[in-house]
Parts: sequence; C-alpha cells; structure tokens
Amino acid sequence: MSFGEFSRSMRAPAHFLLWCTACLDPENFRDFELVERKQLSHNVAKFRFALPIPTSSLGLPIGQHISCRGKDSVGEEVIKPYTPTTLDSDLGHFELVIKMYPQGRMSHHFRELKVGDYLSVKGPKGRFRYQPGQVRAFGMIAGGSGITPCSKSGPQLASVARAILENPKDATKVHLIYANVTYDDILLKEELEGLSEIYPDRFKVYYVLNQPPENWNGGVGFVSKEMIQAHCPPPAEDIKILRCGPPPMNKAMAAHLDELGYSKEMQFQF
Ligand SMILES: Cc1cc2nc3c(=O)[nH]c(=O)nc-3n(C[C@H](O)[C@H](O)[C@H](O)COP(=O)(O)OP(=O)(O)OC[C@H]3O[C@@H](n4cnc5c(N)ncnc54)[C@H](O)[C@@H]3O)c2cc1C
Repeated sequence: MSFGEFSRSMRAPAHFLLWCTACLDPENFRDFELVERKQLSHNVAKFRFALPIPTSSLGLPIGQHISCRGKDSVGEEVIKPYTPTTLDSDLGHFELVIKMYPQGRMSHHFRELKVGDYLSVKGPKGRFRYQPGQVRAFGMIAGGSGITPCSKSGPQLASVARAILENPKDATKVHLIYANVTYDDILLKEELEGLSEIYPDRFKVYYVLNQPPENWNGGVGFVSKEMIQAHCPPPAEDIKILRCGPPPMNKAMAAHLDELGYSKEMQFQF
C-alpha cells in the first residue's frame, strides 16, 4: 500500500492535521478531480474528490458548506451549495452525497460527472460556529415536510453530529429528529445508524416519515411539539436546537420551539 493509499484509508489523529494544508479558497473556485463515484440508490450517488496531496484536508469548519459550480442541461453556469459528508480529519479526499432531481440544474451536472472529471469548488460558507463543549447537548431537527424533501438536511446535520461525536475531547450529546417523505428519501441512513451504534449514550436518532412503510416504528406525519418534547433535550441555558429544512418546516419548528419555551439563544437555523 502506498503512503497515499494508506493516509486516504486512515482518519488522522488531531496532531497530524497540523501537517496538512487546507485546500479551499473563499474567493476563487478550485478544481478537484472526481476519483470515485458510487450509486447509492436510483437518484442518490456518493462522489469522492481527490485533494492535491494525500495529507491535504479540505479546510471546512464544522457545519459549514461549499459552493459547487457546474453547467445545466443547456450549458448555462449554475452554482449551488453542498455539505461534504467527510470531515477535515479525512485526509486526501472529500465526499459529497448528492440527490439528483430529474429537472434539477446542478443535478444534471452531477449526473454527467465521470471519474477523471473536475468539479469547481469555493468556500467555506455559512454562519454556524462551533467550539467543542460549547453546549451540553444539541437537539437537531432536520428534513423536509409534505411533498418537499430536503436533500441538504441529512448531509448538513450528519456532518455536525459526526464531528462532535468523533472528537474525543467533546462529550456533547446529540439528539436528531430526521423527517422525510418516504423511507427511501432518508439520506445517510447507514452512517447515522453507525454513529448510534458506536455512541449509544451520546447519539440518538428518531426518524419521522410522511409516508411510512408497513411495520414502521418511528414517527408518522409532520414533526410535532410532542415529538420534540420526547426526543430533544428540554429547554436549558446549556443546550441548543439546530433546525435544518425547507422554509415552511423551519417556520413550523420555530413556532413549536417557541411554544415549548426554547429561547431565541437556544435555537439556530441553518
Ligand atoms: C447549505 C446547503 C447544503 C446542501 N447540501 C446538499 C448535499 O450535501 N447534497 C444534496 O444533494 N443537496 C444539498 N443541498 C441542496 C442543493 O444545494 C441543491 O438545491 C439541490 O442539489 C438541487 O439543485 P438543482 O440545481 O439540481 O435543482 P433546481 O434546478 O434548483 O430545481 C429544479 C427542480 O428540481 C426539483 N428539486 C430541486 N430540489 C428539490 C428538493 N429539495 N425537493 C424536491 N424536488 C427538488 C424540483 O422539481 C425543482 O423544480 C444543500 C443546500 C444547502 C442550502
């Protein structure tokens, strides 16, 4: 195994990151080569892009995202935000999990992207700032509602959860409510299940589906006040509830949280 293969297959200890070079530029797009593409379902694929050297890290703070530039089906430029599912402790590469919509403009670009092609990326972007131990517990409410699935929510909150849980110096607990339309819409289910198996005392995920399959034991319908009460930490100065979904869902969740007594300081919306 070459050094490159070795370091790509390993996650690096924190001190090793000091040796690494961050690759993102907030002002200019940089091109990254697609080295692997894996279809996860009929319209979801995982894309792995190489960083310049095997010890490079992307340089993306927890909870922030990148801008990707591509061309739509008529050749016009399109720029959209995406959240890598990898962290800066994953060296030499970064990954995106992309849900591709038949009529989606950037979806077209990703559908056409082949191994060996390059993707233009700029960043970091985003308002979220996190210091380990900043709060005792996070509640996270993610997803879509009704007929509006939200592909950003899974990657966004899963990456925050993973960064918190995998940091040995961080004891913060994470309670995720993840709402989707159907079972197949749940992005990153395996990764989330993996985290709850490894960190059973620190990470809990509760799925809510609009159209559940038979014998479903999660929540059904829209995320309700009762679900928040049962699956998120109660209001306190040292907790925060993160919301990540389409605007109607965020609005409904903000109203629920206000009614349940969560102050503005206890809430954050991506
Ligand atoms: C911070 C942030 C991070 C994100 N991270 C990710 C990520 O990691 N992975 C990912 O897949 N996406 C992510 N998204 C969503 C992404 O930015 C695009 O919105 C998405 O890829 C669709 O873009 P598009 O140009 O293909 O579709 P558009 O051209 O904008 O939409 C055209 C048509 O596609 C369909 N469509 C588009 N979006 C949806 C939707 N959500 N639900 C149902 N139909 C839809 C509709 O028919 C719509 O009319 C993120 C968004 C944000 C804001």
